[in-house]
Amino acid sequence: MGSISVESPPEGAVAECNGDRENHGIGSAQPDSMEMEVENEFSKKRKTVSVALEVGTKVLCRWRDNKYHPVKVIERRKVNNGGSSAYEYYVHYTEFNRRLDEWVKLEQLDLDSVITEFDEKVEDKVTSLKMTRHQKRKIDETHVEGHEELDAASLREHEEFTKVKNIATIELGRYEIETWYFSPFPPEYNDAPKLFFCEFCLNFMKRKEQLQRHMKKCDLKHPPGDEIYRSGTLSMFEVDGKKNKVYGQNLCYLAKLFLDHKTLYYDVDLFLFYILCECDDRGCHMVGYFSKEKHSEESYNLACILTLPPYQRKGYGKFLIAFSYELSKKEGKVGTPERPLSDLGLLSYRGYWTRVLLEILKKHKGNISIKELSDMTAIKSEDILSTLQSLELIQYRKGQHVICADPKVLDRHLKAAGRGGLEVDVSKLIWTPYKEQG
Ligand SMILES: CC(=O)SCCNC(=O)CCNC(=O)[C@H](O)C(C)(C)COP(=O)(O)OP(=O)(O)OC[C@H]1O[C@@H](n2cnc3c(N)ncnc32)[C@H](O)[C@@H]1OP(=O)(O)O
Repeated sequence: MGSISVESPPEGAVAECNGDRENHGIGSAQPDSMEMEVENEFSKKRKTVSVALEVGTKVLCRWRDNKYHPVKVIERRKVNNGGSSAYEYYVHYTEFNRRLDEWVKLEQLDLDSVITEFDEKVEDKVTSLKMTRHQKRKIDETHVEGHEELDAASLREHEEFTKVKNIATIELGRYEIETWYFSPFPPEYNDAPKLFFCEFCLNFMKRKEQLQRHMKKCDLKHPPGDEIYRSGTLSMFEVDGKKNKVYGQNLCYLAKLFLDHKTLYYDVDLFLFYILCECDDRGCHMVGYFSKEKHSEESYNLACILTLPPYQRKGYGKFLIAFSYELSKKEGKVGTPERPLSDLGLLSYRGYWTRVLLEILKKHKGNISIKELSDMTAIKSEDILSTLQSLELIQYRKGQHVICADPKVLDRHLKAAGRGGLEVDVSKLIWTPYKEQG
Protein backbone atom coordinates (compact mmCIF):
# COMPACT_ATOMS: atom_id res chain seq x y z
CA MET A 1 0.00 0.00 0.00
CA GLY A 2 1.35 3.44 -0.86
CA SER A 3 2.21 5.79 1.93
CA ILE A 4 -0.46 8.40 2.46
CA SER A 5 0.58 11.74 3.75
CA VAL A 6 -1.39 14.84 4.52
CA GLU A 7 -0.12 17.75 2.50
CA SER A 8 1.65 20.43 4.47
CA PRO A 9 -1.34 22.67 5.16
CA PRO A 10 -4.22 20.44 6.25
CA GLU A 11 -4.79 23.06 8.94
CA GLY A 12 -5.45 25.44 6.07
CA ALA A 13 -8.25 23.25 4.88
CA VAL A 14 -9.97 23.79 8.16
CA ALA A 15 -9.28 27.52 8.12
CA GLU A 16 -10.76 27.62 4.64
CA CYS A 17 -14.00 26.21 5.87
CA ASN A 18 -14.30 28.82 8.54
CA GLY A 19 -14.28 31.43 5.87
CA ASP A 20 -10.67 32.39 6.53
CA ARG A 21 -9.90 32.92 2.90
CA GLU A 22 -7.82 35.45 1.07
CA ASN A 23 -9.72 38.01 -0.92
CA HIS A 24 -8.33 37.81 -4.42
CA GLY A 25 -9.28 41.29 -5.63
CA ILE A 26 -9.31 41.96 -9.34
CA GLY A 27 -6.51 44.26 -10.44
CA SER A 28 -7.57 47.46 -12.12
CA ALA A 29 -5.97 47.01 -15.53
CA GLN A 30 -6.55 43.80 -17.45
CA PRO A 31 -4.90 43.77 -20.88
CA ASP A 32 -7.35 43.86 -23.76
CA SER A 33 -5.12 42.07 -26.19
CA MET A 34 -4.54 38.33 -26.05
CA GLU A 35 -0.80 38.77 -25.80
CA MET A 36 1.20 40.82 -23.37
CA GLU A 37 4.80 41.50 -22.52
CA VAL A 38 5.91 40.31 -19.12
CA GLU A 39 9.04 41.79 -17.62
CA ASN A 40 11.08 39.48 -15.45
CA GLU A 41 12.62 41.91 -13.03
CA PHE A 42 15.16 39.41 -11.74
CA SER A 43 16.65 38.15 -14.96
CA LYS A 44 15.80 41.26 -16.98
CA LYS A 45 14.85 38.81 -19.68
CA ARG A 46 11.78 39.73 -21.72
CA LYS A 47 9.33 37.00 -22.52
CA THR A 48 6.04 36.94 -24.36
CA VAL A 49 3.30 35.01 -22.60
CA SER A 50 -0.21 34.46 -23.78
CA VAL A 51 -2.64 35.91 -21.21
CA ALA A 52 -5.11 33.16 -21.92
CA LEU A 53 -3.28 30.27 -20.32
CA GLU A 54 -4.22 26.86 -21.63
CA VAL A 55 -5.78 24.14 -19.51
CA GLY A 56 -2.92 21.87 -18.47
CA THR A 57 -0.42 24.72 -18.04
CA LYS A 58 1.84 24.40 -15.03
CA VAL A 59 2.75 27.61 -13.28
CA LEU A 60 3.47 29.01 -9.81
CA CYS A 61 0.54 30.55 -7.97
CA ARG A 62 0.42 32.80 -4.91
CA TRP A 63 -1.52 30.99 -2.19
CA ARG A 64 -3.10 32.32 0.98
CA ASP A 65 0.24 31.98 2.81
CA ASN A 66 1.54 34.59 0.33
CA LYS A 67 4.06 32.08 -1.00
CA TYR A 68 4.18 30.72 -4.52
CA HIS A 69 3.28 27.03 -5.01
CA PRO A 70 3.21 24.93 -8.20
CA VAL A 71 -0.24 24.53 -9.71
CA LYS A 72 -1.79 22.97 -12.77
CA VAL A 73 -4.56 24.78 -14.63
CA ILE A 74 -7.58 22.47 -14.57
CA GLU A 75 -10.19 24.75 -16.15
CA ARG A 76 -10.66 28.37 -17.17
CA ARG A 77 -13.68 30.63 -17.51
CA LYS A 78 -14.28 34.08 -18.92
CA VAL A 79 -15.32 36.72 -16.43
CA ASN A 80 -16.51 40.19 -17.21
CA ASN A 81 -14.26 42.74 -15.63
CA GLY A 82 -15.62 46.26 -16.07
CA GLY A 83 -16.43 45.86 -19.74
CA SER A 84 -13.40 43.84 -20.80
CA SER A 85 -13.35 40.10 -20.41
CA ALA A 86 -10.57 38.18 -18.74
CA TYR A 87 -10.04 34.61 -17.65
CA GLU A 88 -10.13 33.10 -14.21
CA TYR A 89 -8.31 29.83 -13.71
CA TYR A 90 -9.32 26.80 -11.69
CA VAL A 91 -6.04 25.49 -10.34
CA HIS A 92 -4.89 22.37 -8.54
CA TYR A 93 -1.96 22.89 -6.13
CA THR A 94 0.13 19.88 -7.02
CA GLU A 95 1.59 19.62 -3.50
CA PHE A 96 -1.81 19.72 -1.79
CA ASN A 97 -5.04 17.72 -1.65
CA ARG A 98 -7.76 18.52 -4.23
CA ARG A 99 -9.91 20.15 -1.56
CA LEU A 100 -7.66 23.20 -1.88
CA ASP A 101 -8.31 23.61 -5.63
CA GLU A 102 -9.72 27.06 -6.36
CA TRP A 103 -10.48 29.76 -8.91
CA VAL A 104 -7.71 32.36 -9.09
CA LYS A 105 -7.10 35.55 -11.03
CA LEU A 106 -4.24 36.03 -13.43
CA GLU A 107 -2.47 38.38 -10.98
CA GLN A 108 -1.88 35.49 -8.61
CA LEU A 109 0.07 33.57 -11.20
CA ASP A 110 3.79 34.03 -11.75
CA LEU A 111 3.82 34.08 -15.54
CA ASP A 112 7.59 33.72 -15.60
CA SER A 113 7.20 30.23 -14.28
CA VAL A 114 4.83 28.99 -16.99
CA ILE A 115 5.65 25.52 -18.26
CA THR A 116 3.99 24.71 -21.54
CA GLU A 117 2.90 21.16 -22.41
CA PHE A 118 5.97 20.87 -24.62
CA ASP A 119 8.41 21.97 -21.88
CA GLU A 120 6.70 19.62 -19.47
CA LYS A 121 7.18 16.57 -21.67
CA VAL A 122 10.87 17.37 -22.12
CA GLU A 123 11.20 17.98 -18.40
CA ASP A 124 9.45 14.72 -17.50
CA LYS A 125 11.81 12.82 -19.75
CA VAL A 126 14.87 14.45 -18.21
CA THR A 127 13.61 13.91 -14.66
CA SER A 128 12.67 10.30 -15.25
CA LEU A 129 16.14 9.64 -16.58
CA LYS A 130 17.66 11.14 -13.47
CA MET A 131 15.31 9.54 -10.94
CA THR A 132 15.91 6.23 -9.30
CA ARG A 133 13.01 3.76 -9.30
CA HIS A 134 12.47 4.40 -5.60
CA GLN A 135 12.22 8.17 -6.11
CA LYS A 136 9.78 7.67 -8.97
CA ARG A 137 7.59 5.37 -6.92
CA LYS A 138 7.52 7.95 -4.13
CA ILE A 139 6.30 10.62 -6.53
CA ASP A 140 3.65 8.33 -7.99
CA GLU A 141 2.43 7.52 -4.51
CA THR A 142 2.15 11.18 -3.59
CA HIS A 143 0.14 11.88 -6.71
CA VAL A 144 -2.43 9.21 -5.98
CA GLU A 145 -2.45 10.08 -2.31
CA GLY A 146 -5.42 8.52 -0.59
CA HIS A 147 -6.65 6.49 -3.52
CA GLU A 148 -4.51 3.39 -3.74
CA GLU A 149 -7.37 1.09 -4.51
CA LEU A 150 -8.39 2.99 -7.63
CA ASP A 151 -6.58 1.96 -10.78
CA ALA A 152 -5.03 4.72 -12.91
CA ALA A 153 -7.85 4.73 -15.47
CA SER A 154 -10.63 4.98 -12.86
CA LEU A 155 -8.71 7.70 -11.07
CA ARG A 156 -8.34 9.74 -14.30
CA GLU A 157 -12.00 9.28 -15.15
CA HIS A 158 -13.05 10.30 -11.64
CA GLU A 159 -10.81 13.36 -11.65
CA GLU A 160 -11.99 14.47 -15.10
CA PHE A 161 -15.66 14.22 -14.18
CA THR A 162 -15.32 15.92 -10.81
CA LYS A 163 -12.50 18.29 -11.63
CA VAL A 164 -14.24 21.55 -10.77
CA LYS A 165 -16.25 22.13 -7.60
CA ASN A 166 -19.81 22.95 -8.62
CA ILE A 167 -21.01 24.47 -5.35
CA ALA A 168 -18.63 26.90 -3.66
CA THR A 169 -20.38 27.45 -0.32
CA ILE A 170 -23.23 26.11 1.73
CA GLU A 171 -25.17 27.51 4.62
CA LEU A 172 -26.10 25.00 7.28
CA GLY A 173 -27.53 26.08 10.62
CA ARG A 174 -25.42 28.93 11.90
CA TYR A 175 -22.46 28.14 9.66
CA GLU A 176 -21.42 29.19 6.22
CA ILE A 177 -19.05 26.50 4.99
CA GLU A 178 -16.75 26.48 1.99
CA THR A 179 -16.96 23.18 0.17
CA TRP A 180 -14.07 20.87 -0.71
CA TYR A 181 -15.15 18.76 -3.69
CA PHE A 182 -17.66 18.28 -6.49
CA SER A 183 -21.01 16.75 -5.57
CA PRO A 184 -23.50 15.53 -8.20
CA PHE A 185 -26.47 17.71 -7.27
CA PRO A 186 -29.36 17.70 -9.74
CA PRO A 187 -28.38 19.92 -12.72
CA GLU A 188 -30.71 22.80 -11.77
CA TYR A 189 -28.55 23.44 -8.68
CA ASN A 190 -25.24 23.58 -10.51
CA ASP A 191 -25.41 27.29 -11.33
CA ALA A 192 -25.93 28.23 -7.67
CA PRO A 193 -22.78 29.59 -6.04
CA LYS A 194 -24.28 28.85 -2.64
CA LEU A 195 -26.83 26.33 -1.40
CA PHE A 196 -28.95 26.80 1.71
CA PHE A 197 -29.63 23.63 3.72
CA CYS A 198 -32.28 23.09 6.34
CA GLU A 199 -30.12 21.79 9.17
CA PHE A 200 -32.81 19.33 10.30
CA CYS A 201 -34.34 17.72 7.19
CA LEU A 202 -31.31 18.60 4.97
CA ASN A 203 -33.48 19.87 2.11
CA PHE A 204 -31.46 22.34 0.08
CA MET A 205 -32.44 25.50 -1.73
CA LYS A 206 -30.87 28.07 -3.99
CA ARG A 207 -32.08 31.18 -2.17
CA LYS A 208 -32.03 32.32 1.43
CA GLU A 209 -35.69 33.44 1.27
CA GLN A 210 -36.71 29.93 0.23
CA LEU A 211 -34.91 28.54 3.28
CA GLN A 212 -36.55 31.10 5.56
CA ARG A 213 -39.99 30.14 4.24
CA HIS A 214 -39.11 26.45 4.62
CA MET A 215 -37.94 26.89 8.23
CA LYS A 216 -41.38 28.24 9.17
CA LYS A 217 -42.97 25.02 7.93
CA CYS A 218 -40.38 22.34 8.78
CA ASP A 219 -41.45 20.41 11.88
CA LEU A 220 -38.17 18.58 12.44
CA LYS A 221 -35.85 19.63 15.22
CA HIS A 222 -33.61 16.55 15.03
CA PRO A 223 -32.71 13.92 12.39
CA PRO A 224 -35.72 11.76 11.46
CA GLY A 225 -34.77 8.59 13.31
CA ASP A 226 -34.36 6.91 16.70
CA GLU A 227 -32.17 8.53 19.32
CA ILE A 228 -29.89 5.64 20.31
CA TYR A 229 -27.36 7.53 22.45
CA ARG A 230 -27.47 10.56 24.68
CA SER A 231 -24.73 11.79 26.95
CA GLY A 232 -24.81 15.40 28.13
CA THR A 233 -25.52 17.56 25.07
CA LEU A 234 -24.42 14.86 22.60
CA SER A 235 -26.96 12.65 20.88
CA MET A 236 -26.71 10.02 18.18
CA PHE A 237 -29.67 9.25 15.90
CA GLU A 238 -30.05 6.16 13.73
CA VAL A 239 -31.79 6.91 10.44
CA ASP A 240 -32.91 4.06 8.19
CA GLY A 241 -32.33 5.00 4.54
CA LYS A 242 -35.34 2.95 3.51
CA LYS A 243 -37.71 4.77 5.82
CA ASN A 244 -36.20 8.19 5.19
CA LYS A 245 -35.08 8.12 1.58
CA VAL A 246 -35.05 11.85 0.90
CA TYR A 247 -33.15 12.58 4.09
CA GLY A 248 -30.59 9.88 3.19
CA GLN A 249 -30.14 11.27 -0.32
CA ASN A 250 -29.84 14.85 0.92
CA LEU A 251 -27.22 13.73 3.39
CA CYS A 252 -25.25 12.00 0.63
CA TYR A 253 -25.30 15.14 -1.56
CA LEU A 254 -24.12 17.20 1.40
CA ALA A 255 -21.44 14.72 2.48
CA LYS A 256 -20.01 14.34 -1.03
CA LEU A 257 -19.02 18.03 -0.89
CA PHE A 258 -16.37 16.96 1.65
CA LEU A 259 -15.61 13.42 0.50
CA ASP A 260 -13.53 12.97 -2.63
CA HIS A 261 -13.33 9.33 -3.70
CA LYS A 262 -16.63 8.03 -2.49
CA THR A 263 -19.38 6.82 -4.75
CA LEU A 264 -22.65 8.53 -4.12
CA TYR A 265 -25.22 5.87 -3.49
CA TYR A 266 -28.69 6.86 -4.59
CA ASP A 267 -29.88 3.55 -3.26
CA VAL A 268 -29.91 4.69 0.34
CA ASP A 269 -32.32 1.86 1.29
CA LEU A 270 -29.32 -0.35 1.95
CA PHE A 271 -27.80 1.96 4.55
CA LEU A 272 -28.24 3.10 8.09
CA PHE A 273 -27.04 6.60 8.92
CA TYR A 274 -25.71 7.51 12.34
CA ILE A 275 -26.06 11.24 12.87
CA LEU A 276 -24.14 12.85 15.72
CA CYS A 277 -25.73 16.01 17.09
CA GLU A 278 -25.02 18.72 19.61
CA CYS A 279 -28.34 19.50 21.24
CA ASP A 280 -29.64 22.74 22.76
CA ASP A 281 -33.03 24.38 23.20
CA ARG A 282 -33.22 25.17 19.46
CA GLY A 283 -32.85 21.51 18.48
CA CYS A 284 -30.24 18.86 17.63
CA HIS A 285 -27.59 20.26 15.30
CA MET A 286 -25.69 17.83 13.11
CA VAL A 287 -21.97 17.71 13.83
CA GLY A 288 -21.10 14.74 11.66
CA TYR A 289 -22.23 11.26 10.71
CA PHE A 290 -21.24 7.86 9.48
CA SER A 291 -23.12 5.47 7.25
CA LYS A 292 -23.18 1.71 7.52
CA GLU A 293 -24.45 -0.96 5.16
CA LYS A 294 -27.24 -3.03 6.63
CA HIS A 295 -25.45 -6.15 5.39
CA SER A 296 -21.82 -6.06 4.39
CA GLU A 297 -20.17 -8.99 2.65
CA GLU A 298 -16.75 -7.44 3.26
CA SER A 299 -17.33 -6.91 7.01
CA TYR A 300 -17.39 -3.13 6.60
CA ASN A 301 -18.72 -1.50 9.76
CA LEU A 302 -18.59 2.00 8.28
CA ALA A 303 -19.09 3.21 4.71
CA CYS A 304 -18.54 6.99 4.90
CA ILE A 305 -17.58 9.22 7.80
CA LEU A 306 -17.72 12.98 7.97
CA THR A 307 -17.27 15.65 10.58
CA LEU A 308 -18.61 18.93 9.22
CA PRO A 309 -15.69 21.34 8.82
CA PRO A 310 -16.67 23.82 11.59
CA TYR A 311 -16.61 20.92 14.06
CA GLN A 312 -13.39 19.23 12.91
CA ARG A 313 -10.33 18.66 15.12
CA LYS A 314 -12.47 18.59 18.27
CA GLY A 315 -12.47 14.81 18.72
CA TYR A 316 -15.81 14.08 16.99
CA GLY A 317 -14.15 11.98 14.26
CA LYS A 318 -12.60 9.70 16.89
CA PHE A 319 -15.95 9.54 18.64
CA LEU A 320 -17.70 8.43 15.44
CA ILE A 321 -15.02 5.80 14.75
CA ALA A 322 -15.21 4.50 18.34
CA PHE A 323 -19.01 4.42 18.05
CA SER A 324 -18.85 2.30 14.88
CA TYR A 325 -16.72 -0.27 16.73
CA GLU A 326 -19.10 -0.24 19.73
CA LEU A 327 -21.92 -1.17 17.31
CA SER A 328 -19.76 -4.00 15.91
CA LYS A 329 -19.11 -5.28 19.43
CA LYS A 330 -22.86 -5.35 20.08
CA GLU A 331 -23.32 -7.29 16.83
CA GLY A 332 -20.56 -9.71 17.91
CA LYS A 333 -18.62 -8.99 14.70
CA VAL A 334 -15.29 -7.51 13.71
CA GLY A 335 -15.38 -4.57 11.35
CA THR A 336 -13.31 -2.36 9.10
CA PRO A 337 -13.99 0.91 7.28
CA GLU A 338 -14.82 0.80 3.58
CA ARG A 339 -11.88 1.61 1.31
CA PRO A 340 -10.41 3.82 -0.02
CA LEU A 341 -9.74 5.92 3.04
CA SER A 342 -9.09 9.60 2.49
CA ASP A 343 -5.91 11.19 3.85
CA LEU A 344 -7.77 12.58 6.87
CA GLY A 345 -9.71 9.33 7.23
CA LEU A 346 -6.52 7.29 7.38
CA LEU A 347 -4.95 9.70 9.90
CA SER A 348 -8.00 9.46 12.13
CA TYR A 349 -8.22 5.65 11.87
CA ARG A 350 -4.49 5.14 12.39
CA GLY A 351 -4.68 7.36 15.47
CA TYR A 352 -7.70 5.44 16.80
CA TRP A 353 -6.23 1.97 16.14
CA THR A 354 -2.88 2.96 17.65
CA ARG A 355 -4.42 4.28 20.86
CA VAL A 356 -6.86 1.40 21.37
CA LEU A 357 -4.29 -1.32 20.68
CA LEU A 358 -1.41 0.21 22.61
CA GLU A 359 -3.60 0.93 25.66
CA ILE A 360 -4.39 -2.81 25.77
CA LEU A 361 -0.77 -3.86 25.22
CA LYS A 362 0.36 -1.50 28.00
CA LYS A 363 -1.98 -3.06 30.55
CA HIS A 364 -1.74 -6.65 29.38
CA LYS A 365 0.57 -9.12 31.15
CA GLY A 366 1.87 -12.10 29.20
CA ASN A 367 1.35 -13.09 25.57
CA ILE A 368 -1.48 -11.82 23.44
CA SER A 369 -2.36 -12.74 19.87
CA ILE A 370 -3.71 -10.60 17.04
CA LYS A 371 -6.90 -12.68 17.15
CA GLU A 372 -7.37 -11.90 20.87
CA LEU A 373 -6.80 -8.21 20.20
CA SER A 374 -9.36 -8.38 17.42
CA ASP A 375 -11.93 -10.09 19.67
CA MET A 376 -11.45 -7.46 22.37
CA THR A 377 -11.68 -4.41 20.08
CA ALA A 378 -13.79 -5.55 17.07
CA ILE A 379 -10.93 -4.23 14.90
CA LYS A 380 -10.25 -6.50 11.92
CA SER A 381 -6.98 -8.52 12.20
CA GLU A 382 -5.55 -6.98 8.99
CA ASP A 383 -5.94 -3.47 10.45
CA ILE A 384 -4.29 -4.56 13.70
CA LEU A 385 -1.39 -6.12 11.83
CA SER A 386 -0.86 -3.11 9.57
CA THR A 387 -1.02 -0.69 12.51
CA LEU A 388 1.48 -2.67 14.60
CA GLN A 389 3.71 -3.16 11.57
CA SER A 390 3.71 0.56 10.81
CA LEU A 391 4.82 1.15 14.42
CA GLU A 392 7.49 -1.54 13.99
CA LEU A 393 6.06 -3.54 16.89
CA ILE A 394 5.91 -6.82 14.95
CA GLN A 395 8.89 -9.09 14.54
CA TYR A 396 9.17 -12.32 12.64
CA ARG A 397 10.75 -14.94 14.92
CA LYS A 398 11.02 -18.68 14.46
CA GLY A 399 8.53 -18.66 11.60
CA GLN A 400 5.84 -16.59 13.27
CA HIS A 401 4.84 -12.97 13.90
CA VAL A 402 5.43 -11.78 17.45
CA ILE A 403 4.26 -8.52 19.02
CA CYS A 404 7.20 -6.81 20.71
CA ALA A 405 5.92 -4.24 23.13
CA ASP A 406 8.59 -2.50 25.15
CA PRO A 407 6.69 -0.20 27.61
CA LYS A 408 8.88 2.80 26.80
CA VAL A 409 8.30 2.36 23.07
CA LEU A 410 4.55 2.00 23.67
CA ASP A 411 4.51 5.24 25.67
CA ARG A 412 6.36 7.05 22.91
CA HIS A 413 3.90 5.86 20.25
CA LEU A 414 0.90 6.64 22.43
CA LYS A 415 2.14 10.18 22.94
CA ALA A 416 2.63 10.59 19.19
CA ALA A 417 -0.90 9.26 18.50
CA GLY A 418 -2.37 12.45 19.99
CA ARG A 419 -5.38 13.10 22.14
CA GLY A 420 -7.91 10.38 22.85
CA GLY A 421 -10.95 12.40 21.79
CA LEU A 422 -14.44 12.24 23.16
CA GLU A 423 -15.24 8.97 24.92
CA VAL A 424 -18.24 6.86 23.97
CA ASP A 425 -20.05 6.02 27.20
CA VAL A 426 -21.33 2.55 26.31
CA SER A 427 -23.81 2.59 29.20
CA LYS A 428 -25.67 5.36 27.33
CA LEU A 429 -26.01 3.36 24.10
CA ILE A 430 -29.44 1.80 23.68
CA TRP A 431 -29.36 -0.16 20.43
CA THR A 432 -30.16 -3.49 18.89
CA PRO A 433 -28.55 -4.61 15.63
CA TYR A 434 -30.53 -4.14 12.42
CA LYS A 435 -32.93 -6.91 11.51
CA GLU A 436 -34.91 -7.00 8.25
CA GLN A 437 -38.59 -6.65 9.09
CA GLY A 438 -41.31 -8.84 7.63
C1 LIG B 1 -14.23 5.41 5.04
C2 LIG B 1 -14.25 6.85 4.74
O1 LIG B 1 -15.28 7.50 4.74
S1 LIG B 1 -12.76 7.68 4.39
C3 LIG B 1 -13.19 9.36 4.31
C4 LIG B 1 -13.03 10.06 5.62
N1 LIG B 1 -13.77 11.30 5.58
C5 LIG B 1 -13.29 12.42 4.99
O2 LIG B 1 -12.18 12.49 4.49
C6 LIG B 1 -14.24 13.60 4.97
C7 LIG B 1 -13.57 14.87 5.35
N2 LIG B 1 -12.87 14.74 6.64
C8 LIG B 1 -13.54 14.66 7.80
O3 LIG B 1 -14.76 14.66 7.86
C9 LIG B 1 -12.71 14.61 9.05
O4 LIG B 1 -11.42 15.08 8.76
C10 LIG B 1 -12.57 13.18 9.68
C11 LIG B 1 -13.95 12.55 9.87
C12 LIG B 1 -11.73 12.27 8.82
C13 LIG B 1 -11.93 13.37 11.06
O5 LIG B 1 -12.81 14.13 11.82
P1 LIG B 1 -12.38 15.08 13.04
O6 LIG B 1 -13.61 15.37 13.81
O7 LIG B 1 -11.61 16.23 12.55
O8 LIG B 1 -11.45 14.09 13.83
P2 LIG B 1 -10.77 14.28 15.26
O9 LIG B 1 -10.95 15.66 15.79
O10 LIG B 1 -11.25 13.18 16.12
O11 LIG B 1 -9.25 14.10 14.86
C14 LIG B 1 -8.78 12.90 14.35
C15 LIG B 1 -7.28 12.92 14.18
O12 LIG B 1 -7.00 12.90 12.77
C16 LIG B 1 -5.91 13.78 12.49
N3 LIG B 1 -6.41 14.94 11.75
C17 LIG B 1 -7.72 15.22 11.47
N4 LIG B 1 -7.79 16.35 10.74
C18 LIG B 1 -6.53 16.78 10.56
C19 LIG B 1 -5.95 17.89 9.90
N5 LIG B 1 -6.71 18.79 9.26
N6 LIG B 1 -4.61 18.04 9.94
C20 LIG B 1 -3.82 17.14 10.58
N7 LIG B 1 -4.30 16.06 11.25
C21 LIG B 1 -5.63 15.89 11.23
C22 LIG B 1 -5.33 14.17 13.83
O13 LIG B 1 -4.41 13.18 14.21
C23 LIG B 1 -6.56 14.14 14.72
O14 LIG B 1 -6.23 13.93 16.05
P3 LIG B 1 -5.76 15.19 16.98
O15 LIG B 1 -6.70 16.31 16.74
O16 LIG B 1 -5.81 14.61 18.35
O17 LIG B 1 -4.36 15.49 16.52
